[in-house]
Amino acid sequence: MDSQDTIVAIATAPGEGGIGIVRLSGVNAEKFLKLYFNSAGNHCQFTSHRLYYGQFRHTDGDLVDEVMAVIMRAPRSYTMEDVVEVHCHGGSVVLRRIVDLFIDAGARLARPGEFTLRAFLNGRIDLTRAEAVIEVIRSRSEAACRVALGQLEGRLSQKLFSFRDDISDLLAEVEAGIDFPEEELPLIDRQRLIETSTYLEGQMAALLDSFESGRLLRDGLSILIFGKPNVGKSSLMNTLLGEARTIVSDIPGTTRDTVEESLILRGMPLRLIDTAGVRQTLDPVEIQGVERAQAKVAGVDLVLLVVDGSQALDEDDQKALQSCDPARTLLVLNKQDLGDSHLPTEFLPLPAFSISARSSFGIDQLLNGIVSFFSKSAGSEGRETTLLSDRRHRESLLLARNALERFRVCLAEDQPSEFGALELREALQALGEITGETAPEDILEKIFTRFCIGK
Ligand SMILES: Nc1nc2c(c(=O)[nH]1)N(C=O)[C@@H](CNc1ccc(C(=O)N[C@@H](CCC(=O)O)C(=O)O)cc1)CN2
Ligand SMILES: Nc1nc2c(ncn2[C@@H]2O[C@H](COP(=O)(O)OP(=O)(O)OP(=O)(O)O)[C@@H](O)[C@H]2O)c(=O)[nH]1
Ligand SMILES: [Mg+2]
Repeated sequence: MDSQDTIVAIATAPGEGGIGIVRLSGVNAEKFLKLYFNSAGNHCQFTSHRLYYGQFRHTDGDLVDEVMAVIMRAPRSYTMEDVVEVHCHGGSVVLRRIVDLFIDAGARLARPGEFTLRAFLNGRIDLTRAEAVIEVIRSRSEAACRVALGQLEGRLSQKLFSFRDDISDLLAEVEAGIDFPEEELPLIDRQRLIETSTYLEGQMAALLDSFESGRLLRDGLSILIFGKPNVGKSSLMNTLLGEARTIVSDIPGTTRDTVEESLILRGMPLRLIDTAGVRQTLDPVEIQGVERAQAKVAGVDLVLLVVDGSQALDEDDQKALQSCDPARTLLVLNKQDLGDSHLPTEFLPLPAFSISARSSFGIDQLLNGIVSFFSKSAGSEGRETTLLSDRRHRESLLLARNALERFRVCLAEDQPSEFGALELREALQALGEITGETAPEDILEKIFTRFCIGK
C-alpha cells in the first residue's frame, strides 16, 4: 500500500534561497536519515523535535552539505507519521542530491499535496483545513490569506461538526421512533424536533449567506471598466495599475477585446477588466468586442462607467448607462483636466468621481470609493467570523440545508419516521463531503492535485 511508503520531497520553493528543506514522512524516515546524517556527539540518539547540526554524507563518505536535521516522531508531526526534515543550503543541486539519496535508500517521491493528504487521512485535520493549507499558500492578498487562516484554524470545520452532531441527535430520536413504530411520536416531541431543525436551518442559511463575502475576500472584487470609445478607459486602467499595460490611443475603438489585470489595493484583491468601448459600429471585429464588453457587465461585482466629463454626454453614453446596474456602478467623469460639463439627471443617482487619468487627479477619491464599495459588499464582520469561501463547500451545504428543510416538512406533515430519517442521513452525507468524512475518492483526488509537491 502506498500510504505505507516513506515519501520525500523538497519543501521549499525552487531557486536559490538561504535555506532549503527536504522533508520525509513515513515509518522509515528516521532510518533513512541515519544512513546519511552524522552529528558530532549524537550518532544514533535523536530527541524528537530537536534540531541537530551535522554533516549529510553520501554512503561513500562524500560530503553533500552541512545541514541541520530534525525528527518529529509520530503522532506529533504534520502528517502524524514520523517526519524528518533536513535543512540544507538553499540551492537546487544540494537539495536534489539529498532527495536522490533518500530515493536510493527506498523513499518515494511525494505526489503533490501528499504530506497534507496524509495529515487528513491520519485524522489530524479535516478536509476544510487541508484545503485551507493550499489557500494560504495561494493567497495573494491579506484579505484572502485571512479567510484561509480562519479556515486553517478549524473555524469552519467546528461549525460543520456542530451541525453534524445536532443532526445526528435528531436522527437518533427519529430512529428511536422507527424502532417502536406502534408508539407514535408525541406532538410535543415533534414540535421540539421542528424547532431544532428550524434553528439549524437558520444557522446554515447564515453560513451560506457569508459566501458572498468569503468569495470576494478570497477571489477579489472584479471591476469592469466600461463606457463608450475614447473616453479614457484604458488610460484609467493604466493609471490604476500604475503602469502602461494596455494600448492607449486617440483613435476610438483602440481596445478590441477585454484585458484583465490583478492588483492589490490596501490588502484587498481586485481584478480590473478593460473593455472595448461600446457604441454603434459596423466593424465586425469591434462588434465582437462590444458584445463581449456588454456580456461582462452582468458578471462582475462593480462597473466603473467612464464618460468624458469635459464633453456633453451623448447617446452612446446613455446606452452604456442603460446596460449598468445602478447598485453596482460608479460613474467616472474622466478628462477633468479639460474642464467639467453638465451632468444629465439620469446619471445623477450614481456615485460620481471627477478624475483625470492623465494627471491622476481624483484617483485617490476613486480608489476610496472602490474600497468602500468593497467593504460594503464583503461585510465588515472582521476576523472572528466564519466565512464560506469555497464553491464546493457552498454546494454541499446547500444540499444539507435543503435536506433538513425536507425533514422539517416530513415532521410537520406527520409522515412516517423513515422518510424523515432518510433526509437527515442525506444532510449528514452532504456535510461529510465538506469535512471529508464521507468525501468520495475523486473529490479528494481533485483537491490534492491542486497542491504543490512538498506540501
Ligand atoms: N520547518 C517547518 N516549518 C513549517 C511546517 C513544517 O512542516 N516544517 N509547516 C507545515 O508544513 C507549517 C506549520 N504547520 C504545522 C502544523 C502542524 C504540525 C504538527 O507537528 N502538529 C502536531 C504536533 C503539534 C505539537 O507538537 O504540539 C499535531 O498537531 O498533532 C507541524 C507544523 C509551516 N511551517
Ligand atoms: N486630456 C486628457 N486626455 C485623456 C485622459 N484620459 C485619456 N485621455 C486620452 O483620451 C484618448 C483615449 O484614451 P483611451 O484610454 O485609449 O480610451 P479608451 O476609452 O480606452 O478607448 P477605446 O479603447 O477606443 O474604447 C487618448 O488620447 C488618451 O490619451 C485624461 O484624463 N485627460
Ligand atoms: Mg481602450
